Amino acid sequence: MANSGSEKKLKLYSYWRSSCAHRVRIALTLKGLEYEYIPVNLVKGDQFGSVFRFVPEDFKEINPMGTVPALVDGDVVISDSFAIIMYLDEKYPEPPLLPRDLHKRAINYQASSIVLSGIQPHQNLAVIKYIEEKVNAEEKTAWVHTAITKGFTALEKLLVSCAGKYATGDEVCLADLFLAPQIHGAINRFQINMVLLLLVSTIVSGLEYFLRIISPNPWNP
Ligand SMILES: N[C@@H](CCC(=O)N[C@@H](CS)C(=O)NCC(=O)O)C(=O)O
Repeated sequence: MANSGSEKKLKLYSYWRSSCAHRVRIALTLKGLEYEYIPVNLVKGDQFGSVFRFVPEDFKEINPMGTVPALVDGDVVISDSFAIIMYLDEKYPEPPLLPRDLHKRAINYQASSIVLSGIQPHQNLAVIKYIEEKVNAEEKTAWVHTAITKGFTALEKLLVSCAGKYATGDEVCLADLFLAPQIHGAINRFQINMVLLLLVSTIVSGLEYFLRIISPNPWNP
């Protein structure tokens, strides 16, 4: 383990179905880091700090946004998957998550950002619950499908010229950490046919493979 010995163990606040937390779990696994897993049950409301079933303290003290993931490294508390992954990549540089080539690096940032801000917020639990309650279940499904389709149409254009075994070549990079859980969620949670949507089918098969190897059994706590 890259962080064994006298260093304090990292703590990850996570929910099994959270694609945002899943990105961080993949980064931790890739870097060979040991961590304590603290489940925050989003469906039961643990993120609001009112139900302390699993979370020992008020979760809003850890992340006032009330979302997972959150990482605790000694006195350092970070929430937001992108910030956490960048922190881990700088503290534990091997294997690097960003390519040396500046253009490929920018593509990694852009692909991650499409998932981070262009897709996931539209399918977030709080948002889809709101649409279901205020409008109806059909509108919720239509909304999620539209957001995922729009995002992956853009990703397809962005990645078509640089994809290899993985999104930006033959090495696992930052973009893959965002894409793999998003594709997995789109297929398994929202029943979207990604092979039709994502024409770069090598990416789909590469990422599915990658997901199985790197993060076994991601859909169970
Ligand atoms: N930009 C944040 C988004 C975090 C986020 O929205 N997490 C979702 C799970 S993927 C969540 O905790 N949702 C709780 C809720 O909607 O109440 C990140 O990447 O960490």
